[in-house]
Amino acid sequence: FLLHPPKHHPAPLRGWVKGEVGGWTWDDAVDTPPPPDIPRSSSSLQPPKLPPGSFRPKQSLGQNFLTDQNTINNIVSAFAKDASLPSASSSSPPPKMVELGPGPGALTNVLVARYGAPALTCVEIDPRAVSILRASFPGLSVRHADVLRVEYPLLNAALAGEQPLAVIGNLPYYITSQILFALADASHADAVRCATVTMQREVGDRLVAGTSTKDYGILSVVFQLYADVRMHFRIPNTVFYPKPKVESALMGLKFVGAKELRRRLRGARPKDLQRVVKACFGQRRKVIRNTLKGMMRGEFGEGEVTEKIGALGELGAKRPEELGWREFVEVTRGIYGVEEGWEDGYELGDKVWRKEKHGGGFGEEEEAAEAVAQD
Ligand SMILES: C[S@@+](CC[C@H](N)C(=O)[O-])C[C@H]1O[C@@H](n2cnc3c(N)ncnc32)[C@H](O)[C@@H]1O
Repeated sequence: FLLHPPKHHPAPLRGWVKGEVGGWTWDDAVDTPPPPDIPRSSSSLQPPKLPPGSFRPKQSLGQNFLTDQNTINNIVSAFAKDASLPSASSSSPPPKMVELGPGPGALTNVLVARYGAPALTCVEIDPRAVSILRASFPGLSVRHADVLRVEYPLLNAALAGEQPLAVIGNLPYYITSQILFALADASHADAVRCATVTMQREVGDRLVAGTSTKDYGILSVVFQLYADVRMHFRIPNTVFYPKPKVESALMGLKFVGAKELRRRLRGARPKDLQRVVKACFGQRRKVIRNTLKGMMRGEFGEGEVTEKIGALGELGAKRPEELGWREFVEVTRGIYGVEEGWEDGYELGDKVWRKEKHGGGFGEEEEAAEAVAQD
C-alpha cells in the first residue's frame, strides 16, 4: 500500500477544439488552451484528456465528464470525510473503495494518487473508458460491468475488505435512483459504509427534503431512515463536458448500518415498509388510510382491514408527505406486524429497494469470494 504512489497521467494529448455543430470536442492534432467555460486547474493534477480519434461522449450512458480539477479535488475531499479515510501520514489502511462509472478517470486519478491503486476498484460499462483506465493506472482493478449488477457483499468479500466499502462516483444520472436503492440493500448486509456521489440537484434536494415539502417523497423517507445524508455542495453544469442541461450536487450518504437500522425499524421488515411507502406515495394526494385500505384488500380479510385501519388512528388521516420515516415504520408495524424475536436481529433482505432483475454479481467475484472463504 503506497501512501505517495507515483502520479499517473494519461498519455499527453492535445486539447479542446470547437466542433462543427457547436460544443467542444477533443482533437489530438491541435494544441489549444481549454475553452473559456473549462477553468484551468490550480492543482498539479489535471483532468484526463480524452484519446485522439473517436471518443465521443455517449449521452445514452450519461457521460458528462468532469473537467475542472478544483471540483474534482473537492469531491475527493468530501469523500475522504464521509468515509473517514486516514490521512496520508496515518499508518492505518483505508477501507476498500469502489468508484462507480469512472469514465476516463477524472476522480480515479486523484484517488490513485492519494490512496494507491490497490485500495480502489472501478466499475465501468463503456469498454473505451475501461481501456483508457487500464492503460493509465497499472495495478488498478477495473471491472468492465454494469453497475446495476454489482452485488456489494460479494464484491467486498472478493476484495477481502475488512470494513464496509466506501463508494464514490460521478454517477450516470439516468440510473441514479437505481444505484442508490442497490446501496440501501447493500447496507442490510453492512457491505457499504458510505457513498459520496454526484447527482442531478433536484434528486439531491429530494434526499434531504423535510416533510410537507414538494420534494419530499420515497427517496427522502428511505435515505433519511437508512443514512445520514447531506448535500456537500452544488455543482454548476459548466464543469462538465459535455455540459448537461441540469445543475448537479455532491451528496454524502453515511449508512447507519444493519444494527442501527433494525433498531429504527423495531422489527418491521424492510419489504413491508417498501410496500407501504410505495403505495402511499403512489397516491400522494390521498390520506393514507384510503390508499392502504386498497393495498390491504388483496392481502387481508375485510374484518382485519377495518381493524388495522382503525388502529392507525390519527396517522391514517394524514397524507404521505406529512409522515417521517418513524411514522412510516409505525404504520408498517401496525399492518404487517413485526419479525418475531427482532431484538436478537433478523434478516433485512437482499432485494428490497432495488429491482428484482438487478444484481447477479460477476462470476469472477463469486469465485474469488469462494476462494477467500476457503482460505
Ligand atoms: C457522468 S459520467 C462520469 C465519468 C467520470 N467519473 C468523470 O467524472 O468524468 C458516468 C460514467 O458512468 C458510466 N456508466 C454509465 N452507465 C453505467 C452502468 N450501467 N454501469 C457502469 N458504468 C456506467 C459511463 O460510461 C460514464 O463513464
